[in-house]
Amino acid sequence: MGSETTSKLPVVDLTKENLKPGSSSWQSTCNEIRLALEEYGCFVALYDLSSNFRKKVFDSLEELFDLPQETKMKNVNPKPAHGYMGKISAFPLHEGMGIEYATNPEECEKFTKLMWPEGNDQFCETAHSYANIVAELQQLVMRMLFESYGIGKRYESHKKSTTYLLRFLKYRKSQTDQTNLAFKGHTDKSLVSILHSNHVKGLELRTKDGDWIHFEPSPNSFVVIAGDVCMAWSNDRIRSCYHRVIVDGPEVRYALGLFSFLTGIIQTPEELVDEEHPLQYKPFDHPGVLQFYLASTDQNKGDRNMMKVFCGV
Ligand SMILES: O=C(O)CCC(=O)C(=O)O
Ligand SMILES: [Fe+2]
Repeated sequence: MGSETTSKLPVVDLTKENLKPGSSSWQSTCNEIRLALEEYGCFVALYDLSSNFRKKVFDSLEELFDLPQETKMKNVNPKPAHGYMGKISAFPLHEGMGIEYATNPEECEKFTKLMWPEGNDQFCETAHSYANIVAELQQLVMRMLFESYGIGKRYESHKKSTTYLLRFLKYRKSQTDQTNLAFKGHTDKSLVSILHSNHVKGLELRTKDGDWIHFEPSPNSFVVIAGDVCMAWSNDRIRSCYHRVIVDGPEVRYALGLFSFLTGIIQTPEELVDEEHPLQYKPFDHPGVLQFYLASTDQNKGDRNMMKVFCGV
């Protein structure tokens, strides 16, 4: 395995006011996104989030995780890494909860009611707004990626089949002064994932060469990560990015992940298949990927290209 590196993640500025579809800066940003995903499987997107709203988001996270354990455990979802995760003996520092279909206001209401039967409008509104703001970022990224591949006309139907899982993540400060693996290395089973955290460092992303890049959080930075489904959809042009979380400081790390999924049959667009890139994957569906992952008893299932086994040609 490679060592630490001083290399940095590619940064793509998506705050630009002049990011008008069709303009020259639009076109060059589309290409930046494609190149970053092809080379790293991830990039840092700069995206506007007001400091007021950001404060509300992280205050809400703290309030949520301060609830009693038995309340948090009511967040049940049979899909892998969708519901409450906590007190896992191998990773005692990590705790996570999720709202499936979080861009839908009723789903945020359902979750809020489960956590606070007496109601918590502020939490509900904040979670729902956050999911929608970051879903818009995901849609911008995917639209630009489609355009960069010359398949912009396919984007609208792709967008219609996208759903979002919002996860709230907490990493307790480590008990010793040794480094602590808080979230084991893995690739996501999503289409793409968008991560955002408070100021506490911890997320590390592995390059093609096996070096680990440490992400430096900032208020307007979002890490966009290609998942296994993006890799298969793109016919291996984009590699899913292997990442992990290590916390070794005295502070609590709070983060949010917006994970996108696709409904229906997923097929590599024919435009992405040619002599240089022969078809690598048969058509598949996203729930099937999750079920296959869940059913696998392979100890290292997170470490290998599961998509090849699941639906490789
Ligand atoms: O906490 C993070 O930044 C990453 C979490 C993660 O990789 C995941 O939930 O899949
Ligand atoms: Fe992940």
